[in-house]
Amino acid sequence: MNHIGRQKRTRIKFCGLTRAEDIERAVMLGADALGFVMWPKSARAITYDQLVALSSAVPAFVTRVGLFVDQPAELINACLPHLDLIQFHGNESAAFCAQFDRPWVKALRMRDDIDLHQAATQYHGAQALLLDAYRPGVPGGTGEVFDWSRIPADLAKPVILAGGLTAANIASAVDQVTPYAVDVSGGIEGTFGCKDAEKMAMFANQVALADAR
Ligand SMILES: O=C(O)c1ccccc1N[C@@H]1O[C@H](COP(=O)(O)O)[C@@H](O)[C@H]1O
Repeated sequence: MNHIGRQKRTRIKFCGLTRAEDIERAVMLGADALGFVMWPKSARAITYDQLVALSSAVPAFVTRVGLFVDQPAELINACLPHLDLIQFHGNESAAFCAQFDRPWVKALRMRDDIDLHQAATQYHGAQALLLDAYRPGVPGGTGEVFDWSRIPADLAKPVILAGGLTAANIASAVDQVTPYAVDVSGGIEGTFGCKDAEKMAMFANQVALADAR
């Protein structure tokens, strides 16, 4: 607790929402952002029509995030009325990301040779850098953890930590990295695309416990 009586609060994004009931539960648990996977090759992908329906179930002050992987600008623009923020999870250039009328975050996969300081400069227009595990040929959502000690403490951009987060490891992750936000998909699922109410609750509780330390 600091001198103005407030504790730090790590923002939570739940990603890969496909069902209205999961959205309702996530909002009840205090999720700050909800992610909709618009990349059709994902097992968690939703269609445009599903996005329209699901995004309308998200109340005010909860951020609706659209996740895209190297997809056409026309498709992204068509989705914008139903989104508050864009998550670029492919090899998009900074200029590509910046062309849309929405704030955006850039996902980076933690390949051995990645230079995060250089990436922070390259993507200076991003609201944050989302750091995810690297597996060749898979853009994300692998459920794999990377070595959090590789994240520099003095990165010029806020960090959204992702990759294999679960209720079992999230408190250590928050303690070690003190990210701006955490992003989880597989770690709160029962089956692909269907979130598990208990796992969502345990994850949110563990973040709150770590924040209170
Ligand atoms: O969830 C997906 O299917 C997905 C597909 C393509 C790119 C990213 C994807 N998900 C994002 O990956 C990270 C980590 O997910 P996980 O918690 O390890 O399952 C997260 O940002 C998801 O939004």
